[in-house]
Amino acid sequence: MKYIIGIGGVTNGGKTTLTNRLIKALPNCCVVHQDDFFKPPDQIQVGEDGFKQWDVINALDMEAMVNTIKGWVENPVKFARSHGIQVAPTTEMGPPENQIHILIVEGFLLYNYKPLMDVYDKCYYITIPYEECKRRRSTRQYTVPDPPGLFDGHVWPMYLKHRAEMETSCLPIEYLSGLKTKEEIYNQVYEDIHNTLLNRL
Ligand SMILES: Nc1ncnc2c1ncn2[C@@H]1O[C@H](COP(=O)(O)OP(=O)(O)O)[C@@H](O)[C@H]1O
Ligand SMILES: O=C(O)c1ccc[n+]([C@@H]2O[C@H](COP(=O)([O-])O)[C@@H](O)[C@H]2O)c1
Repeated sequence: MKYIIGIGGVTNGGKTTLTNRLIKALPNCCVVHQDDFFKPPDQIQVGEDGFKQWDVINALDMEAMVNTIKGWVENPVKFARSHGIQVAPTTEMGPPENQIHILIVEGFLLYNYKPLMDVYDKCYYITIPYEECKRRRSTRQYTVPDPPGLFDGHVWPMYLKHRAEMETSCLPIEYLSGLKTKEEIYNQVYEDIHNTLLNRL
C-alpha cells in the first residue's frame, strides 16, 4: 500500500521539524522537500513591489517536483534505495499487499498547484500567527538571505493570498497549530497516521 502525506503550511511553521521526526518513526518512509525545487536566483522575477518573487509557484520547478513524486509512485522501493533509505524486508512486513510505503511531501506551497492536488492521501497544514512567523523567519538563514522588508512586503502577503486560494479548493485539509510544542505536534500527527494506516491494512 502506498500512502502520500502532504505537510504544508506557512514558512517557519515547523514543517521540516515535523517531517524529520516522522521519517525516523514511520516504516519505509521517503520524503520530497519542495524547497529543493527552487529555481536559481537569476530565474526569479522581480515584482512591482521591487522584490524577487520567491514565494510564488513560478519560483519553483514544479514539473521536476511532480516527476520526482511520480518516480516514487512508480517504484517506491527503487526510490527509497536510490535515496539511501532502508526498505524493510518483505518477511518483516507481511505479504507484499500489506507492505506499506509512505511518502511525505513537505513544503510551503503544496496545495496551490493543480497537478498535485489529487496525489495526497492526507493533507496537513501548519499555521502560526504573523508575529511568531516574523520572529522565527528573522533568525533563519536561507541560501539567498532575505533582503530588508521581504517578510512584510512579499512573504506574508503571498502566504495570505495562497492560503485564501487553497481554502477555496475542495481539499480536505487538517490544520495544525505550530504554536504547540514540537513534541505535541509530532504526537498528534503520528497517532493520526498510525490509526489511519491500521484501519487500511
Ligand atoms: N513547535 C515549535 N515550537 C517552537 N519552535 C519551532 C516549532 N517547530 C519548529 N520550530 C522552530 O522554528 C524554526 C523553523 O522550523 P522549520 O521546521 O524549519 O520550519 P519550516 O520547515 O516550516 O520552514 C526552527 O528554528 C525550528 O526549530
Ligand atoms: O531555499 C532557497 O533556495 C530559498 C531562496 C529564497 C527564498 N527562500 C524562501 O523559502 C521559503 C519557503 O521555505 P520554508 O522552509 O521557510 O517553508 C519561502 O518563503 C522563500 O522566501 C528559499
